[in-house]
Amino acid sequence: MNTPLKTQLQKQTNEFFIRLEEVKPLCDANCKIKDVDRVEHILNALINGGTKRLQLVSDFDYTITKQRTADGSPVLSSFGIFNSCKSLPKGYVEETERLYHKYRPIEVDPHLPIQEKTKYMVEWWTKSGELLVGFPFDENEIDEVAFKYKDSLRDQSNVLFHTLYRLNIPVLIFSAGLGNSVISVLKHAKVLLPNVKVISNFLRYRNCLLDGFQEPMIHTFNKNETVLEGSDYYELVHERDHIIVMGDSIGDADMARGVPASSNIIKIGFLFDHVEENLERYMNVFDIVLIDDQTMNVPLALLSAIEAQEKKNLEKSFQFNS
Ligand SMILES: Nc1ccn([C@@H]2O[C@H](COP(=O)(O)O)[C@@H](O)[C@H]2O)c(=O)n1
Ligand SMILES: [Mg+2]
Repeated sequence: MNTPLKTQLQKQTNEFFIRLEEVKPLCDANCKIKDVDRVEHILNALINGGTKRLQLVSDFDYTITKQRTADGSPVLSSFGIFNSCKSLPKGYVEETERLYHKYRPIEVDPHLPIQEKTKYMVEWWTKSGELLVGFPFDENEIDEVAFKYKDSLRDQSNVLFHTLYRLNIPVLIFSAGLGNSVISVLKHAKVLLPNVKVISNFLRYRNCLLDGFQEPMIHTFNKNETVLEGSDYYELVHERDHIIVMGDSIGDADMARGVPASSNIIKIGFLFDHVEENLERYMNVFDIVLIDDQTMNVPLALLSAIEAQEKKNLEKSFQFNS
């Protein structure tokens, strides 16, 4: 059955069918939705599926963390946290910066096809790993820097993570950044809960010296659920076909690739830079685009709608059985 017809039928038969206008943060002026019917349909599928079918997949840098702070203080990326560690050799920091200025423009170039970009991204991450070889490093340094940035998470992040934990919903944080920094920030922010799994690039050591990154390399354009295949986490989530995806880069919209085609996926994109230039592209790949929204209000509103309906269903079945 085609989607609008199915939605129409649900609207007629399901007294709890929710309209997008009933979800307050989705009505804000900075919330852009290209296809309201489609989002309404997916949201209702998520609501009817309940928490047991749900998982959340999110990027870290500038998605879990803010893109802009109220007082203008900077938010460091996970690589930025590492690069601020005092004991790193000067040559390493200089060369890393050189690579950033060479490859970052390619990563965000709106005119270059993804296939072409991917070649350069593999080159960037490979060279970054090669620079990280042969010197000692104490990971407590990451912890010290990360502690200073523990408040850089979006407003309401703490509530979001604790709600997901309470509802037993697995959270996958997919980061092409540095996993050691991601873990450290989440830990200091007190949201590294047992339902949270981080897939990212982690430091490797050999004979007590740094030895690049652990495999597999996660870069901007290969972060998707296909890299989970065969892992314990895949076993945990592969039947959870209702997914909330959150990201701040175009490539993040693809993070749920690898899940069954029948899945219901709602993609939330946080847009901050060059809004006018990027809005259309973001609206083409994300179902909901939030412009300069530094909160977790939208994912929280979706979760509340899902939880509220689940409660009603439980009460109904309790009344029916008693
Ligand atoms: N050596 C590197 C490699 C990449 N980056 C940037 O990190 C970003 C990580 O992305 P996530 O949003 O997935 O966390 C990536 O977009 C690169 O721009 C870097 O800073 N240094
Ligand atoms: Mg990001």
